[in-house]
Amino acid sequence: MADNQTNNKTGCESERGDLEENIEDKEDKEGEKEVSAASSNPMQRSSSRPQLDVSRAAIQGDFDDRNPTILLPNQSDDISHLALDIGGSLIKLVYFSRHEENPSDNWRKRAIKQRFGVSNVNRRSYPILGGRLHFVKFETGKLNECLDFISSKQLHHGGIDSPSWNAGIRPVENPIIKATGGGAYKYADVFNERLGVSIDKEDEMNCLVAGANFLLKAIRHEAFTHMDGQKDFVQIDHNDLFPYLLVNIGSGVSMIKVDGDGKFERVSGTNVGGGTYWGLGRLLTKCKSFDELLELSQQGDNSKVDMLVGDIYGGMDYSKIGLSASTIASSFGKAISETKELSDYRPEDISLSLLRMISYNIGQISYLNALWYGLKRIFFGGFFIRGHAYTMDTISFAVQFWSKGQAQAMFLRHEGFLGALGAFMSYEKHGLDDLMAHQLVERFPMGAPYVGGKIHGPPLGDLNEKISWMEKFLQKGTEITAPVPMAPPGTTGMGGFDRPSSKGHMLRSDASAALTIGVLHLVPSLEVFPLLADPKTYEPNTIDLSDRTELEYWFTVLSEHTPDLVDKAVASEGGTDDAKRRGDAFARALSAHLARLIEEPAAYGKLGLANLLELREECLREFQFRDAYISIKQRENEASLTVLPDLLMELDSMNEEDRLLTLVEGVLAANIFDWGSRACVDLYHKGTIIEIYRMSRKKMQRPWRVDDFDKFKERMLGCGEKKFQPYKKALLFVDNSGADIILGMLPLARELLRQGTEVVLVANSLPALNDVTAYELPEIVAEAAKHCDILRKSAEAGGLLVDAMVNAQDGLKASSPSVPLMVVENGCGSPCIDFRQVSSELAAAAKDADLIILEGMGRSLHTNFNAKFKCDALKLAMVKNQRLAVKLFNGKLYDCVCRFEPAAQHS
Ligand SMILES: CC(C)(COP(=O)(O)O)[C@@H](O)C(=O)NCCC(=O)O
Ligand SMILES: [Mn+2]
Repeated sequence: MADNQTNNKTGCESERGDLEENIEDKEDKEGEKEVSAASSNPMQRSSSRPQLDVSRAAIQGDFDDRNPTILLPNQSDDISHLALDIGGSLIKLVYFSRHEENPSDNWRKRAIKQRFGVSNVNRRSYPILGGRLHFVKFETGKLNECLDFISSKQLHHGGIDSPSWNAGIRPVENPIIKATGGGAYKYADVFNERLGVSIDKEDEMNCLVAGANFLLKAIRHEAFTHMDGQKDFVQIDHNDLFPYLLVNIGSGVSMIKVDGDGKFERVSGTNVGGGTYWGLGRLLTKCKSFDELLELSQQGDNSKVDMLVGDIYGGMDYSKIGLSASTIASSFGKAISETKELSDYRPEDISLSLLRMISYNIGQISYLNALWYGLKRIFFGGFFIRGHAYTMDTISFAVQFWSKGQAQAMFLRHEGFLGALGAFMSYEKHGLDDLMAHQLVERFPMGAPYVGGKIHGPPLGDLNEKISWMEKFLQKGTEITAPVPMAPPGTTGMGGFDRPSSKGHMLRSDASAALTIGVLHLVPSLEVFPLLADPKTYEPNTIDLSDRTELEYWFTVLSEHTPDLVDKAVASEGGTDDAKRRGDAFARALSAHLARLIEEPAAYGKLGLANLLELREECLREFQFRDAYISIKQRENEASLTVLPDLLMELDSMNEEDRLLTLVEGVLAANIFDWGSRACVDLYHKGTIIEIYRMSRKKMQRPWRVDDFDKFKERMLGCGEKKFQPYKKALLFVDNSGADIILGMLPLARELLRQGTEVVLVANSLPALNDVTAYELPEIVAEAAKHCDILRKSAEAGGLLVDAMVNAQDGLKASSPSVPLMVVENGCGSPCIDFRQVSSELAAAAKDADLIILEGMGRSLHTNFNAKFKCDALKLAMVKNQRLAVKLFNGKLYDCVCRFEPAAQHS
């Protein structure tokens, strides 16, 4: 054991990390005492400094990594992965589950590491493992449900997926979990009795601020404005976040001036808050729950209860002081009427009047505080809001009205989880406190459309349970209760929602407007693409889905494609009964997501076409479809490889200029093999792969719809006397399998290699439609290399040809070194690419690249059509969707795009 520890120290020698400090702590006598005392009596443990058990710690991966992942097999999870905020009405839980690690690093990755080194992914000295951050809430009145949930997932012992749990290591006897809120005091004994855990109480204000700071810095589109029913996401500049006013609306209201991390002051508050609404509301309406009261307000008309300016001014505005006739002059003012009793008022109207009174009051006091302290921004959080449109609109109206438009109210998607997140952040050494937005990916699992912003019951376990739930839900509709997530009222089943339509109402019903919070996937190895000209202003999506007709069009496209996709997916898994069941469940889950998003496009955050296309792939993965197009991809690869030798011969017989044009034409023509496009799939019935390829090539008449070929040719081959150095390194973002890669992009790559340009083929990490993956590429390159010396030598130089290296003839080895051809994964599993989140190996490979080529509709039209880069960029695509062609350049189906953009000047 001691030997291992010494080894690890050597492995991390360059950095004196916390891990080492802990090793020393363990060697230190004082430390030893602390550890043993802690295990017998956890209350004596220093709460601020949990201990890591580093025995048998092992570096995962190469020892020469600068930031290797460190596995702690004996870490006994006293560094809990669970934190709670136990409030008066709700318990909020934040917990972390680790990704399953795949320790086997394949040879392609090793070659990349050797060439590019390991990127400096984590600035911290103790890299965190990838994982997921989950957000769950329960009613405080149903504490037992919450305890069952924790127990069923063993969250107090680090989760059932924790290494120690899997290794059958006995968990610590009395783990400590961080909690905030009054319930941390009130229910400490219950937690101890039921789960054997000790609650470590964290200060509530501290937690709220830590949670808000984390969200505003680490989650892109966390904050949004809400005016007149319109939700707009706001991009917060991390460097310009402070100071701000945080208004947390729980039972009561706290107003906190936040000046930095851990720097804050509670400057004000009001006792008229969520508890007031619920308390008064319950007395006045006899509602049984907060949500029921809120739901009632949906059908309310507050003018029946409130005295409006118009009531006083005979239906007129009081325009001189800016009050319209519909402004509330006096909340509940009409109830002074002596002729009416409580029973004469509709509970719906009372609920809305109460809601508006309280929201308005909070908005007004908040603004006055912001004014007093000179704060530009006000963020509202707390579960009183619940993504409720009237509440947010009323608060926004108050802030807008009193500030005369100078200040704006902003809301937070994770509104209710600030405290719990803050408590979670208070654990030391989990390393999550300095996470960046690009390391987090939010995913919306199957239950998201149903659960929405609602409280849900115990979790679903494995895939089979998930599928059963989908099936049962369809059969019984809303009757389904525990052990499945509770469905929001008013839903009938998959894809069929019978709640009142939003049409005709100014604001959507609460059930559809509620915010859905996904699971935050932590991928510490994701980075911002270093060649983006301006990451701050970069927007991947080209098409704006906030245009309703555009949104509806793309929803229809996706819905219509689903049956065919299900067929392919089921066939790819052998067409078994199990695969059919999963296919069915996938179709339902996808249509539920689509139905939810068409109701409330911002339900999952800012929505772009790339998100929709990725959601579909994620949904397939959720039901364990590994690669729906696998056999199509293989068939097309084989067919294309048979014509490659002839194509290469034809190319080699041409002069440089003709060859370059033929190569670019070839890329555009072969991009027709796109199984995500309805038009193309219809076309495939009309001929063989090779026939379609030839037909497509024949139709490549210039000028193309966007035609910068001459500019590209000039840069590549020069013009007259004007000559340029060949590019040093090109990143080729490849798209589809088959002809696209083999007859299109590989020959282009070969031309660059011939010119002495190092080439990196960048491909998807995970399958998406018929896109080629980084995993599949080496084999394809190896096959192609059999027909071509240039490819063979470069692939060998790039460490791509493992078998070839073994079999290579001696003569080949002795020949002059070639520029390398490499393959890197992009970190995506989507037909599009978001350059704010790419793999660290791509980021490393990009460092000295001076050309990028983006190929295909997903990567260069749906996304990145307008993106600017620090190096030259060539965007090549065939437009396989008529509407997109019209929208982008008034073009038509099968138009081609060849856009060449020299490096952005201002980079
Ligand atoms: C998903 C795709 C972007 C893939 O295109 P690619 O990137 O392979 O060129 C494309 O197939 C697409 O936009 N399909 C939906 C539109 C349609 O069926 O017309
Ligand atoms: Mn594709």
